[in-house]
Amino acid sequence: MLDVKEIMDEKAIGRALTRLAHEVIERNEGVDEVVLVGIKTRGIYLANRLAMRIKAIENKEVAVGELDITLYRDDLKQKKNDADQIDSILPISIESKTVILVDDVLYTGRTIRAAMDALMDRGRPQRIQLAVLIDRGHRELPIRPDYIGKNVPTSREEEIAVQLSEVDGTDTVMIQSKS
Ligand SMILES: O=P(O)(O)OC[C@H]1O[C@H](OP(=O)(O)OP(=O)(O)O)[C@H](O)[C@@H]1O
Ligand SMILES: O=c1cc[nH]c(=O)[nH]1
Repeated sequence: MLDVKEIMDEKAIGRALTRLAHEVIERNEGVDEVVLVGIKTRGIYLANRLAMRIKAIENKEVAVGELDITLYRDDLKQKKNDADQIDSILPISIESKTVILVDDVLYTGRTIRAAMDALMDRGRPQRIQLAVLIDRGHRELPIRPDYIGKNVPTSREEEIAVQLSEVDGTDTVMIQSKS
């Protein structure tokens, strides 16, 4: 039987993103050197939402890029051979910038490792930080988020499903357990 429970609704997601926007500004003493890079798919929409909130708080535009890490996955047999094949958009140079990777769920950390690999092929940022809406634990690599919307302790048998209005028509985070 599939057991599904909502753990964040639209308001909770909105509040978490507003807090994350404040944390990004505070930790970086402003956003002059900050570039947000969303990881496909839902990380891109979260990065755009963060940029809108930062604009509302600081009255500063933050550049938002997109990364598709598919060809950098460590479980892909055919390894990357041309960084230009990647469906990624970085609107400005990341050289010497503070790049904040943005994703919906952090689990094993393998997506973020791949994202850092993809990023490094495109320049040398001054630093990379990580913002996630949900940290569900079970890391398999030494990766730790700098900004967390919600910590959700999970078992490996459970799954977190993030839905965002831009792609799914609704804002919700659900935990699904198979029993
Ligand atoms: O920490 P990890 O174990 O790598 O898992 C986290 C990743 O898994 C999901 O992506 P998924 O591959 O399901 O693609 P999607 O975002 O397009 O749904 C999620 O969006 C994260 O990017
Ligand atoms: O539970 C999980 C694990 C990885 N990615 C997700 O979106 N959910």
